[in-house]
Amino acid sequence: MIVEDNKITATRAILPVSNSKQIPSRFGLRHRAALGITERTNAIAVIVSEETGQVSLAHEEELETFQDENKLAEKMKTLLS
Ligand SMILES: Nc1ncnc2c1ncn2[C@@H]1O[C@H](COP(=O)(O)OP(=O)(O)OP(=O)(O)O)[C@@H](O)[C@H]1O
Repeated sequence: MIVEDNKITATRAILPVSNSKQIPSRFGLRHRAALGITERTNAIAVIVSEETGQVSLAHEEELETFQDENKLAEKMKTLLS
């Protein structure tokens, strides 16, 4: 889902997949697609793993996993401000 200015502008989007060799092999295409869009645009991407339920945040070329939703919200606010 793509959100722009607090509005959902697309769902089921196919994102460009990152070719980065830095991504740990445990992460598959969902995470690579999230990183890919952040490499090409100023978007941040929130990824919820279907397999583990883990929530991660991709921004620029980084992927960070959060256990605490408040910390995730704080980080998103900082990145979007
Ligand atoms: N280019 C893409 N753009 C958007 N979503 C994609 C893309 N490629 C794959 N996906 C999504 O990722 C799913 C496959 O996830 P995969 O298991 O390979 O990734 P993962 O990073 O290991 O995530 P999970 O932890 O949820 O398994 C696809 O069913 C699809 O929903």
